[in-house]
Amino acid sequence: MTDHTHHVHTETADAEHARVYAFPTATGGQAEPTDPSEVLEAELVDDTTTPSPVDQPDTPGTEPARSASESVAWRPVLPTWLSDREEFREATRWALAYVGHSAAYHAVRCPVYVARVLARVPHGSWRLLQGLVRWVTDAEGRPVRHAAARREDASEYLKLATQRDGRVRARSVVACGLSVAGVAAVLTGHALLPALAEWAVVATAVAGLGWLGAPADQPVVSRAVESTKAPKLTSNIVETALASLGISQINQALAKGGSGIGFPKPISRDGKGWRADVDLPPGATPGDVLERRGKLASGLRRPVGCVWPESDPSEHAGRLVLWVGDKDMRKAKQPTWPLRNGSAVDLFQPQPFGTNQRGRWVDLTLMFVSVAIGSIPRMGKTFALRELLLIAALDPRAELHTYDLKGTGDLDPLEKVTHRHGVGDEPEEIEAALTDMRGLRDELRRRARLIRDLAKKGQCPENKVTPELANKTSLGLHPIVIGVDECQVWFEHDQHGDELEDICTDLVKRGPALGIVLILATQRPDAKSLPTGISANVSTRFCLKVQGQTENDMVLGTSKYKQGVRATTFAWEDKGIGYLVGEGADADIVRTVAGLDGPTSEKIAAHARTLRHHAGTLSGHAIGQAPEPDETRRDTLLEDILTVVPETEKKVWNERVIPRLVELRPEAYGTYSKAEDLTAALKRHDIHTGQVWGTTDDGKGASRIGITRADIAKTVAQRNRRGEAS
Ligand SMILES: Nc1ncnc2c1ncn2[C@@H]1O[C@H](COP(=O)(O)OP(=O)(O)OP(=O)(O)O)[C@@H](O)[C@H]1O
Repeated sequence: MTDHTHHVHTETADAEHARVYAFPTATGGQAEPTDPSEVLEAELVDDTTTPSPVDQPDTPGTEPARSASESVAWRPVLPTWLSDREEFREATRWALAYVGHSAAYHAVRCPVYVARVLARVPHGSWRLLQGLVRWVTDAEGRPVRHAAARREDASEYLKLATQRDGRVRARSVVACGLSVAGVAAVLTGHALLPALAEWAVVATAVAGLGWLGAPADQPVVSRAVESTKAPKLTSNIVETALASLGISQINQALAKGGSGIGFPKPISRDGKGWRADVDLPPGATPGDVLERRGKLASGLRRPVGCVWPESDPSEHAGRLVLWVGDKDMRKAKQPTWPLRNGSAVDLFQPQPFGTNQRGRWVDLTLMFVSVAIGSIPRMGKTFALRELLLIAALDPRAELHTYDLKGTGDLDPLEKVTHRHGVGDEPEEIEAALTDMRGLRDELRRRARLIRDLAKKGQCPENKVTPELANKTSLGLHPIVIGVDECQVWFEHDQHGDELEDICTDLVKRGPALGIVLILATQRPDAKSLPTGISANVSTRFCLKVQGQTENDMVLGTSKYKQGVRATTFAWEDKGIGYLVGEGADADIVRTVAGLDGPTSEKIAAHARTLRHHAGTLSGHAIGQAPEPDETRRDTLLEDILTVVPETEKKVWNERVIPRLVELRPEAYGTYSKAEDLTAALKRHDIHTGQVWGTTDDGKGASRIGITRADIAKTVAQRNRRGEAS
């Protein structure tokens, strides 16, 4: 290192940011620094004779020591089709189907093959004879001899002619010998061999002659299986496709003299497709490519459903993983859903929810989660929700509450097993659902208290429901799964929207640990239909096609669009295909179980009913039990307050109202203990509490949270007027 360099390093050593880089101008020259200090600093680093201070020289030993375990990636000993049971089964099934199909195909066509062979025997015999004559007469040397004759090269011609005469003589002897041997073999064979063997020899000879007589483009045997092998993915194809996207950084990198695109791993087979890991040039992100999935597919000359670009956040922000399937994901045959036969499941264990692009099952554990499903209409939301509810139905312990607010009966197959069932958005349906949800919130509180008590006794170390606790019927901690299709109907309800939102937010936040799973599906994922308190707290998200970034992030979580998880890239035909994002897990592209329509769901639900019948867990709607009459009681909080607070009391503290309410209706207000409970309940009716002056029992004046009776009377009067008008 020169002194000068050393100087540069000392000048810059204490201030890393003092490095100045000369960027090219639009004209291709260097940008002119205008500030004198910039000139000085630019001089400090613009020394082409010295190594760039940015990159450290590759001196051995300066690299931080990396253990072998860090720098080595183990490649699997066995190929996936041998090590993965599902893939092995799939491969065996394919091989057997292939052999079976080919055998049947050729067996049926046998007579045609025989006729073809016989028809071609004369031509085959003629060809054989021709070949023999050409061999004996040394026909292959003829053009050379003719050329020598044309050149009038006497010595060369003489040499070739002599050679030919010798060959013809020798080959004639061999041919005669073979003919004699052939005739002798035929006669001996005829005398010695059994008739069957004779026929076999004749058939083989005839088949040989027929095969010889077949034109090259018309083989005797037709193909049983047309190979639809997808073209191999190569780096050239990937580069061409990426170059067609119109992304400037990629175009610059691929232009002459550009840095090119990096392929950190060889392009290889991955499941039923090819996988290419691509390092995009600086500045380009997988998101840019994802947005142009259609163009990328065009560049790769493949259907859009085969082309699945993804980001790889475990590497760096410029790493693109491009998976190109052999078949369109939406047309590819899905392996049989393991739960289709209706066997019992354990909700505490992962259950197959859908298949990924590679055709492998992606599991979902329903316990300890809350789920949001969103998409534009007709993409497969209801199918996804119904599938999850069917999975829940197959665990006989799980209590189901199913609400189909669209009212088309999509969840009716579950009627056989569900505890509470609601269809449509009529007022009485909403009232009944509200009562059920209030009951579930009370159940949530009961469970929280119970878990706290059990934890104190050391019986619940994780402070959440465990399979053991769920199995103890005396505790009543069995899984409760609530599925709501078109949940926006609840949250947008002018009268009960806020209360239902409060209850659902509570269930989404606290439910999972207490064994209560809420699954909400909506076709309009915006702040009103999927309130922020809920969308921010659900732990599992499934997003089928949506139109924009806002809806995408509303369902999948904040910043997911920026991170390249974009359900906007799905096509209209991608029914049932969506991004599945679990808690702390990477996003998976998943196709829900295809063919799980109404009748199939009915069959599975029937199995589930049998399981429940044996376990003795059929309850509520499934056995025709209507909710208890008091369960469907209308919310009469305001009227009840007017009853317990006489007109003479203009303003009164909450803590005074609560005991009177509890006394009036313990079943409805028994859970109110603090002033805030009444404040929250009144908020649902758009009535606010405030500081109220009053006197304590020992006669002292104090200001505490309380109500103004006139506010409540006014709201009740308005409500009554509205009721009369309607
Ligand atoms: N996994 C799948 N594979 C193939 N097709 C599917 C899949 N899932 C759903 N579909 C198809 O998508 C269509 C729409 O499904 P679904 O009724 O669930 O949509 P939706 O989003 O709930 O619609 P809406 O918003 O109108 O309620 C159905 O006709 C169904 O056959």
